[in-house]
Amino acid sequence: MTGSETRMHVAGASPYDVVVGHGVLGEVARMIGDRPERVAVCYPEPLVHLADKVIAGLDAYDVLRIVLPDGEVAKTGGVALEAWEQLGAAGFTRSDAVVTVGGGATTDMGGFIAATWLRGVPVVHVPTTLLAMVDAAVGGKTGMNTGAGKNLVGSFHEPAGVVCDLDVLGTLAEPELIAGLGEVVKCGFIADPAILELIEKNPADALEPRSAELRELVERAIAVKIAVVVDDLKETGGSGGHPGREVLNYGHTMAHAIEKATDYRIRHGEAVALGMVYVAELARLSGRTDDELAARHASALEAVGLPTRFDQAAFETLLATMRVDKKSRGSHLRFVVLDGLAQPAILADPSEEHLRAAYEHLAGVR
Ligand SMILES: NC(=O)c1ccc[n+]([C@@H]2O[C@H](COP(=O)([O-])OP(=O)(O)OC[C@H]3O[C@@H](n4cnc5c(N)ncnc54)[C@H](O)[C@@H]3O)[C@@H](O)[C@H]2O)c1
Ligand SMILES: O=C(O)C(=O)C[C@@H](O)[C@H](O)[C@H](O)COP(=O)(O)O
Ligand SMILES: [Zn+2]
Repeated sequence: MTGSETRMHVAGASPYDVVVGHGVLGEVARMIGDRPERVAVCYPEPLVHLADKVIAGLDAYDVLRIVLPDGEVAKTGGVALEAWEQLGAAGFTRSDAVVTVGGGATTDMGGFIAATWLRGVPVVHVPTTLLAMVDAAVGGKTGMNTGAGKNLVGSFHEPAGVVCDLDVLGTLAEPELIAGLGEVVKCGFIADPAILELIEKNPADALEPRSAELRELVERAIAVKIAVVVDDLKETGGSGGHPGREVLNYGHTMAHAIEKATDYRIRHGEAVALGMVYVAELARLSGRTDDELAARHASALEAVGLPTRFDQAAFETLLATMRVDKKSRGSHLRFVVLDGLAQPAILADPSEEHLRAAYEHLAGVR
């Protein structure tokens, strides 16, 4: 689908817009505005052609290119240090700005660089994967990994704007598109069942970058994310009895443990799919999710080619990583579960028997 752009507003102390459409890269300069003199564009080398397109619209600024490693390996302290040295050498001031062009690893790392340089300079995200459009670029979470696990260092730093040009998805490899659907399906389960209905009715169109269905899925998933972060930006708890931003972590407790156990060889969106199958079974065993809703997880995910079985790590290894998840409090493990479709809640301290049995289900041995 082509046609007009969709502008979604993120209200709050630092409001901004998320623009979705075809051929909308011209929005980047408008979002940067006329205050900055210098703009640092962060991107991984394989996406230089996309970075060049963005830079072509930035002739009003002195552009500094910061080339990051591609993928998850960008999210380290060493990479941050190198980028800070580049910004320092270029004399970057508080009125200058950062632009990220890439997938979620790039928006997380570029966002972190912007959040920490001079304690925070403006950043505009240009997400180029489905996953980064529907999730990573929106909401201000930035971060990097440490030896102990995923995203353990970071900050909340809201962007000045987000530009989702659906045209760029044309070059994205299908496995990456599928991985992005993991986060889209997550939004369906936690808040917007229409997402699940669209995918279940026509999974083939969800995998078609130019389809009207994919655009609708993108916009619906972004709307879910915006509603959550506007209510609870810093994950301190939602209003009106809603658990708050933690709901966006549905499936992520096990997902992050799987990513670490596989040395990040599995894509984040695939790990989220596996993590949702795991937590749906954990919630079923704990009497929170009914059989039908639990089974719907695997069927919806399999419809678009996402994995639903994982047995490549020892349960004890995964459990040890889950214990340092950010939702844990002291020795108390906490999971986001569903009490019903689109009814997220917290499950605290599940029994070790249930934790293990849910992994046996994920591994296909039970
Ligand atoms: N901050 C948040 O709220 C948030 C939310 C979800 C995920 N994340 C993070 O996002 C990361 C995963 O992001 P991802 O799935 O985008 O992976 P990624 O950033 O590693 O990108 C995947 C691959 O796609 C390539 N690519 C990107 N755009 C392309 C395009 N248009 N055409 C061709 N190739 C392209 C990249 O070069 C890379 O090799 C993880 O680190 C995850 O923790 C953060
Ligand atoms: O935005 C959020 O909040 C999320 O939890 C979105 C997740 O999809 C994303 O993977 C995020 O990076 C996870 O954050 P973390 O705090 O668990 O590291
Ligand atoms: Zn995620």
